[in-house]
Amino acid sequence: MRYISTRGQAPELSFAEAMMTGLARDGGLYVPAHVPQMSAQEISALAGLPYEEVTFRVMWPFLGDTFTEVQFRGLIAAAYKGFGHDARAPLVQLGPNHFLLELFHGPTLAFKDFAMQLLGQMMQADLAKSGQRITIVGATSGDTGSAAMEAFRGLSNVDLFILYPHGRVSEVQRRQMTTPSEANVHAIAMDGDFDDCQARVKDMFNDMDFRDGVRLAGVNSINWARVLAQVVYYFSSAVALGAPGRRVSFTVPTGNFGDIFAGYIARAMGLPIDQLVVATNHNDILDRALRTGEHRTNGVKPSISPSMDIQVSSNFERVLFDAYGRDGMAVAQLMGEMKSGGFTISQSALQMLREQFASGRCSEDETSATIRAAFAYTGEVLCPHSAVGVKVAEAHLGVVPMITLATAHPAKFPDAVEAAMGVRPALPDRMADLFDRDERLTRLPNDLAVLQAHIRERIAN
Ligand SMILES: Cc1ncc(COP(=O)(O)O)c(C=O)c1O
Ligand SMILES: N[C@@H](CCOP(=O)(O)O)C(=O)O
Repeated sequence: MRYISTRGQAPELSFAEAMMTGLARDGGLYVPAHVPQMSAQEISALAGLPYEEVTFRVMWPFLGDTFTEVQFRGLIAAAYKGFGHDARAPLVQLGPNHFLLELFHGPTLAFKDFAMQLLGQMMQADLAKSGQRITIVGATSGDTGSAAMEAFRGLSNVDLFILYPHGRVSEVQRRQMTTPSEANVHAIAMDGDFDDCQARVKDMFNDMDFRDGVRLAGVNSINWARVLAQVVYYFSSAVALGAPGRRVSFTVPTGNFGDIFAGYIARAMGLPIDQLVVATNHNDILDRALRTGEHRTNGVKPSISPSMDIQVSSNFERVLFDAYGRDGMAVAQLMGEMKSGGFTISQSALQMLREQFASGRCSEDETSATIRAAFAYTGEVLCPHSAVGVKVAEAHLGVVPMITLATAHPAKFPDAVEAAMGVRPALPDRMADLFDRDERLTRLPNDLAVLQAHIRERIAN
C-alpha cells in the first residue's frame, strides 16, 4: 500500500513513513493511492466482534508490512485497554431511527482517544525499531492536545509541544493539557485562534531546516494514521444496526473535517452509508461551501462548542483532491487561494461533494436548547459538540437509521452544559482532582520564529 500527497509533488510513502512524516513535503496531506475494499461478507462478519478485532480487520489492509499481525493485535489491545466502557464505542437510542455513538469513554473523554491511543502505540513501535528521537508539534482547539499528552507523556524519545489558542478552550480542556507533570510534554497558550495554531504547525512542517533539524512529526489529523483509526467506529456502529443488509446514515459534529472524512473512507471501502451529514456550529464555512460553492473564511467566532471553532478545515483538502480528480496541481492552486481568504469550488467538484455530503448549521441557542431537550426526553447529557450533531441530524432523519457521533463527554464543558440544563456534569472519579493539580504552560505570541526558538531551546535541554 502506497500513500500519495494531495499536492502531487512529494514522494510516495509506505504507511509507516506517512505516519512518521505527518505533513507531506509539498505541503499536502497523505492519502492512500487506492482504498482497499471490504466485501459485504467481510462487513457482515464484523457483527458481534470485540471493538479491537473490528479495528484489526478494518485497518490491516492499509498497513502494508509495517507490523506483523501479532504485533498489530498487541498494539490495538494496549491502545484500548484503558477505555471506560467494554464496548469502547457504545450506541444508545435517542428516538425513532436516531442513535448516538458515544465516543467519549477513552482516557481524556473525547473521540480523539480512539485514534491517538493507537497512534501512540504505533509510533512507539516504529521508534523502537529505528532508535530515533522525534519532536511532535500539534495544534488543538482543546481535545487533540489533551489526547496527545495522554498518549505520549513520559516517553524518553518524544518531545511533544501542543499549541492551543489562549482563552479559547474550556477550563477542563486547558487543565488536561497543563497539568501533566512529565517533562517531555509542553503546553503552549498561543495568541490567536485554532486556525492560527494550525497554520503555525504547518509553517513548521514547511520550513525544511526546522523540520529536519528537530525531526518533526505530527499527530493532528494531517497524519493519515489518525484518520484511519477513526474509520473503525463507522463499521462497528453500522454493523450493530444491521449493515451491510441495512444502510445507515451518520451525522458528524465537524471542525477540521477529519472525523467525517473517516466516514467518507468507510463508505469508499464498501460500507453502505446513506447520508454523511456535516454538522457545524456558527463557524459554518463547510455548510456554506456545500450550499453555495463558495469556500471562504469569515473569521473564527468563539462558541460554546469551542473544539469546533475552526474555519480552515485541514482535511477538506483530502476530499477536494478526490473531487478534482486527484489533480494535485489543482489542489495546490486552491490552497494557495485559501491564503487570501478562500476559493470558488468548480461545478463538477461541487456536484461530487454534494453527492457525498449533506450539511447543516446549528446556532448557539439551538445548541443549548438541544442539550436541554435531549436530557428532558431521553436522559442523555450531551456535550455542546454532540448537541450540534443531534440538532443537525434531526433535520435529516428519515427511514434510514441515523447515527450521530457524540464526540466528547459533557463534563469537559460543564459551564455550557450547566447553563443549558441547570445541572453541572461531574468529571469521572479518576479526574476528580483535576482542579487541584498545578498548571504548567508557556504563553507565546503568534510568531513562527518565537515558537520555533522556544521548541529548539526546550529540546536541547
Ligand atoms: C468534541 C469535538 N467534536 C467535534 C470535533 C470536530 O472533529 P473534526 O475536527 O475531526 O471535524 C472536535 C475537534 O476535532 C472535537 O474535539
Ligand atoms: N477539534 C480539534 C482540532 C484539531 O483536530 P485534528 O483532528 O486535526 O487533530 C481539537 O480538539 O484539537
